[in-house]
Amino acid sequence: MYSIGLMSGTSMDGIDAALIETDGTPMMLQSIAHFSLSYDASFALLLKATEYAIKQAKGNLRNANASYHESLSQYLQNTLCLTGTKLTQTIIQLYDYLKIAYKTTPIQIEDVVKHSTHQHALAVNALLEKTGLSATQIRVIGYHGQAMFHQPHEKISIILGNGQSLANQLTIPVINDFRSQDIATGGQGAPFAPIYHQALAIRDKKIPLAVVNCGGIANITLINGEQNSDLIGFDTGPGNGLVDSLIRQRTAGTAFMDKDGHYGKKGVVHPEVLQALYAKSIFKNNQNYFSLPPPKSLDYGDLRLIPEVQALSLEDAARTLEAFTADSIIKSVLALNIPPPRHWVLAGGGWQNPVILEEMTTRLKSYLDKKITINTADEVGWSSTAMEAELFAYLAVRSLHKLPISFPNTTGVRAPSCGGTYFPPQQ
Ligand SMILES: Nc1ncnc2c1ncn2[C@@H]1O[C@H](COP(=O)(O)OP(=O)(O)OP(=O)(O)O)[C@@H](O)[C@H]1O
Ligand SMILES: CC(=O)N[C@H]1[C@@H]2OC[C@@H](O2)[C@@H](O)[C@@H]1O[C@H](C)C(=O)O
Repeated sequence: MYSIGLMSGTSMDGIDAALIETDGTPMMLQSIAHFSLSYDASFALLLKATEYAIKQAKGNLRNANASYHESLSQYLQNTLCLTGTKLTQTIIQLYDYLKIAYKTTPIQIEDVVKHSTHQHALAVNALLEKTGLSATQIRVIGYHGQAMFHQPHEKISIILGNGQSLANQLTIPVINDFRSQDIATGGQGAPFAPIYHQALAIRDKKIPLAVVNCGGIANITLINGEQNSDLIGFDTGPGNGLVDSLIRQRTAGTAFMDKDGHYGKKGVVHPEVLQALYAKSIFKNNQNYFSLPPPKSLDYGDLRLIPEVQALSLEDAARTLEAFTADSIIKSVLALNIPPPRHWVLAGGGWQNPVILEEMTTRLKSYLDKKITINTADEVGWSSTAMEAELFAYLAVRSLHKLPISFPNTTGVRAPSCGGTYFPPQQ
């Protein structure tokens, strides 16, 4: 059957929509097409501010909503250092973007959800147009939604998006809310990619294999066989999240990534700052994330730009953070004390930063032996950009068939677990 997956990841740069044909197993799994919708700068800023508001309210949506306008202003002041007229102008511009009357109507999180859901509908329509398919030919849409706050030890994972509204707008059944059931039964609620990475590896006879997704956060799948129990998966640490925050901050929000490694290329790694990043940048439930064994998962808000990074030039700070991404991915595998994989496949937008890619290949070859192979997903015939969207298309079909999507060694869930909530279109 045809299934469309929609992913709007932690870097909040846009939506990936992917069409696959599958029965939810590696036996029938075919990537067909992909469409990326980039957010306007205003909407990307609104999403970041919403994330900030929800974090300030510790995941309590009602409280976050009550103080949303204030949080928006605080976010712009604290994170982008905007003040005075520039601050007011930016706030008015964000209200205007959502067509809300600045003077009379306080902005609500629901306004952002509504716009986000509609953007996802636009992404699906663009994909349908590109493929020449009609809505009636699509059996289901797997809709991840926009992750905002993920603290599974408190059983909270807030992912915004209105599944029913999306189903109605597109007249296609939608499945969303993939992570709740896993968290309710003892899991981290992430990562879910392992079952899809394994399906690709089985189909293309690539086992054993490591697949690393690098987005805002980085996660790894180690695949040692064809059984569910042959999978290990966890979030390793930052993908591009820290370097994105650095750039956003130092450019007062005018840029939000180190495009093509522009800054990092001109910088050098400061080893003492790299050490400080391991010691201080990520704490989960008051514990240093890097000392925790898997299963484990991260929230974007867990990533902290430490003062030692702030003291560096932009070029050196970017380079050191880019090295940290690569180094922490590799060290997290070495810490498992199992024979490291020989074949590595790299997926996700993060590898489009050539400095991260170079740090990864150099460090992998120096930590492990020189015989390992490292390829981008595109090089092995998979799609680096579409992979996570394809994952949710695949999970939606597995959810329809009541097949498990998460496992004890990937999320820590007590037993293999299904998930997702089904929304048939309503008039
Ligand atoms: N040309 C480029 N140069 C540098 N970095 C890039 C480039 N293209 C993409 N990126 C990085 O990739 C990130 C987006 O990757 P991706 O879309 O895979 O992340 P995501 O899906 O939002 O995050 P996650 O996987 O954590 O949910 C951007 O935030 C940016 O840092
Ligand atoms: C809570 C959440 O949305 N987590 C994301 C995030 O982005 C990367 C990493 O952290 C991964 O654990 C997960 O997404 C992918 C799609 C996953 O579930 O595999």
